Amino acid sequence: MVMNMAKYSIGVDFGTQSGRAVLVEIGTGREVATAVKAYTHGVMDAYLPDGVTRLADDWALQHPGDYLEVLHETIPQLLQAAGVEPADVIGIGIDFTACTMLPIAADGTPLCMRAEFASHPHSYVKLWKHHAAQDEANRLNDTATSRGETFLARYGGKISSEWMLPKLWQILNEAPEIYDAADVMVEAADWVVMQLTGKLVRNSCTAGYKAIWHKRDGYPSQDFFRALDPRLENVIDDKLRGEIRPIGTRAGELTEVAANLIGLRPGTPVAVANVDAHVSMPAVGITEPGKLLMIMGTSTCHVLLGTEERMVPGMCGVVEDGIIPGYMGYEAGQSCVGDHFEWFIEQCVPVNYVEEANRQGVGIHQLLTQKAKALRPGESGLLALDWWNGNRSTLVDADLTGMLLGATLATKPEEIYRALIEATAFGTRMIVETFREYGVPVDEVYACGGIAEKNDLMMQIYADVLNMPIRIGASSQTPALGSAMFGAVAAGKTNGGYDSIQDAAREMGGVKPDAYLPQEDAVKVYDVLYAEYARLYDYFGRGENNVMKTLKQLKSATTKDGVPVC
Ligand SMILES: Nc1ncnc2c1ncn2[C@@H]1O[C@H](COP(=O)(O)OP(=O)(O)O)[C@@H](O)[C@H]1O
Ligand SMILES: O=C(CO)[C@@H](O)[C@@H](O)COP(=O)(O)O
Repeated sequence: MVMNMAKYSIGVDFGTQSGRAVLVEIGTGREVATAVKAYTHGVMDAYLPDGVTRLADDWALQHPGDYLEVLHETIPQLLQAAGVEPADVIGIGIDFTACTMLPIAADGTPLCMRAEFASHPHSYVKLWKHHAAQDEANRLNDTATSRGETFLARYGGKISSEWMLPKLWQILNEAPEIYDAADVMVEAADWVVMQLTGKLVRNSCTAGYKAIWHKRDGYPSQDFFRALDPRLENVIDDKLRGEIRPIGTRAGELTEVAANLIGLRPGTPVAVANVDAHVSMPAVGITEPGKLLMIMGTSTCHVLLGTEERMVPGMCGVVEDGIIPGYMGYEAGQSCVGDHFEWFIEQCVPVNYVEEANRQGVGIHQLLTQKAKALRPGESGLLALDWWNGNRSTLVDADLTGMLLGATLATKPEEIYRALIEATAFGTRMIVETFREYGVPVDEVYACGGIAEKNDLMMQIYADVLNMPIRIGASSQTPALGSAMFGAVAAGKTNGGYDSIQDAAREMGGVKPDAYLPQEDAVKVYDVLYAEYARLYDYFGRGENNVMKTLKQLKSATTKDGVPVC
């Protein structure tokens, strides 16, 4: 009888709309089985699950029960589909969107799961794209600037409203009863690991990028927090306490209860959690500086390694060991990429296009992409700013909004669709040029994530706009593969895994054989369009014309929770 000696690791990627799990063979990186579970409650941006509690503009919540469903459903499916025994799974790792945070009770129960708080918006998970803490972010940035806090430079000069402290402070300001009832506030990533291991272990990646924690300096001082708000003086001990462990280490082992629920063996090593973007880098095989990776889905994150700590305006952050141990990890991003196109297909596509897509048996994205492919660069006469969900990098301003220029009575949906794609590509070029200008080399570009897989036109446009080849990660589930690799590192070599993420990347990460190459004619036209984009970017984004903010203020003065005020 031939014995199957293969060993496996499981990675689970908790995205914006769904959780994706993969079972990966150690050594080869072969993805033996994949399972996807859409979140039952999706993204809650209008109502709570009670169906009556309305959410204000800029809110985006999730239900933590959905994360447990992902684990309970996908992991047994993986084992069954692959015919793999739980004993052959040597480790498990997870990654998450971030900062996606929630208040929990001392026993780990999310406050939204307690009956008395079920109709309280602040008791739920605040998703990364919850942008309603912009006031708190502005005040935090003003205080930090006036006090000359050195941490600001490591975050490109501004702390984003998407991150932990503005969100936590919003809870304190608007719902002190929830703030008080919370034992601690945690990243959803760490909460899921806690469900698996029974222990709260905070990961150094989210602490570093999203909660202003530094490997040597720790969190900002008590003085700073007191200056922000006297009630926050002890916020770290009160609400953010807990051991912070480096990525690439073990958080603990599966408890008996968790193991029974997900069909694995108790004692299986569980990796310290990671962020969906950062975890993808080794999965594409990148472990050295100069190679920018774009993780393209609902949003885009740009991650890059460097050897020195450079202060780059408007980047999300530079964190030592934040992505790969031994390097400075840089992150930048665009908060609206796939969401941009989703908005367009949901709100702006005429019925005859829907009928045509149905006749062809394709989705709207495919139909629009097909039609947009027939256009040459510049042919639409359109130019857009990609700020439909604010600007994450390089302006770090959630109050900026979208813009389309050049529309006429002849403008067609596919032209707008293409202009939106081009706008996101220009936004990426702005990020790349800013990195270079401030001394962080970008020599090669890679992409992964849902969009890199699904939209070849988009990838070609990015290659043309950047005038650089773009290589695509080999896996269709790159973050989940990265998490599985960290699971194998948590297991360690003696248990059949790896002793470092670099070792795992060498054997399990990689790219597809073909790259998207820039086309000379398109590059020339996009250089002209990009110059115009950059002028509009400064004009609308750096205070010369604050019309976007004026419009937003008028809107909020005439509506309350999205409802017109008579
Ligand atoms: N063919 C396509 N072209 C462009 N965008 C797409 C396409 N198909 C899906 N999208 C967008 O991709 C996003 C989902 O990306 P994905 O990477 O799958 O998930 P997540 O953001 O949860 O990690 C959605 O915003 C969706 O509108
Ligand atoms: O902000 C980060 C990572 O820092 C992401 O988690 C966030 O943009 C969400 O990513 P997705 O668009 O869901 O892939």
